[in-house]
Amino acid sequence: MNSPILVTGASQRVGLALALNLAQAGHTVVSASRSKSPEAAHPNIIQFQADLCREEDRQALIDHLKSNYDGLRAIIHNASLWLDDDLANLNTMFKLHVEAPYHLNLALGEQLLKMAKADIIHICDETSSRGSKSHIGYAATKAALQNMVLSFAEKYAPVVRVNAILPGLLILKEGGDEAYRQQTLKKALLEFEPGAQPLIEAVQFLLDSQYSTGSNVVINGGRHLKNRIAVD
Ligand SMILES: NC(=O)C1=CN([C@@H]2O[C@H](COP(=O)(O)OP(=O)(O)OC[C@H]3O[C@@H](n4cnc5c(N)ncnc54)[C@H](OP(=O)(O)O)[C@@H]3O)[C@@H](O)[C@H]2O)C=CC1
Ligand SMILES: Nc1nc2c(c(=O)[nH]1)N=C([C@H](O)[C@@H](O)CO)CN2
Repeated sequence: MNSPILVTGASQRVGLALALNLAQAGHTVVSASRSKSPEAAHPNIIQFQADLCREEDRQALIDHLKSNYDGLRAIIHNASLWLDDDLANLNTMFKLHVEAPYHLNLALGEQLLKMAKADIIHICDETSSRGSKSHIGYAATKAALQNMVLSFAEKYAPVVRVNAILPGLLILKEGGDEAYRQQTLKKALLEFEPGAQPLIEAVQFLLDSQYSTGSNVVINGGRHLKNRIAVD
């Protein structure tokens, strides 16, 4: 059965590393981003250009997947924008973090349900459950993305497992200053910048898992324990 893994937002950084890892493991990967990446040139990766904030682009992706493949092994909703707080940015992040996964999960359910086992993985953020005063809209839309794991896990059980991955720091933005870097590293118990590997490992765990659905996999370096008020 020719059943790819759809990875959204795989033209750079974490998503690109994930797509290459899955392709090198033998999976067919359909990568959906606004831009194509020369670094994603791999025989197992099909790059599909789509702005997932646009309904017509999402529908073209859905039509492509339905007409070219027998089923769908997994959907990994990684596409994201980490935008500052204003109404226009909130609307954009809602479209990308909430509307797009909602639309794709509903429209591609039939492709997933053809499989013996399939997975949907929502890449959220550890701020989904605690908020972020500097990125209110980002955290809120990621919280909605995390909440949808619960609904889709129930809707598509038992064939399709639906889980969230909640990263803390993975890869800092290019061009940040050293002071911000040090400040960010010190927010976790494990004070280093891990790169894409923790997310790749979490995805592999979920793809192999037989008994996880409606759950969260936290990969945050112990950030939730740093600087807490000890009660003992
Ligand atoms: N980096 C980190 O430290 C952390 C990351 N995360 C989460 O992990 C995931 C990966 O992070 P990271 O690699 O840093 O993310 P980036 O912001 O570097 O990349 C996001 C990806 O999403 C794609 N994308 C953005 N807008 C759209 C759109 N409208 N339509 C389709 N694709 C789009 C981009 O491709 P293009 O521009 O070509 O469309 C890009 O490939 C994200 O979900 C992020 O929220 C969570 C916590 C920490
Ligand atoms: N789509 C993105 N989401 C996030 C990014 C990013 O670069 N793109 N970066 C972060 C930060 O690294 C944060 O975890 C630490 O400051 C969060 N989300």
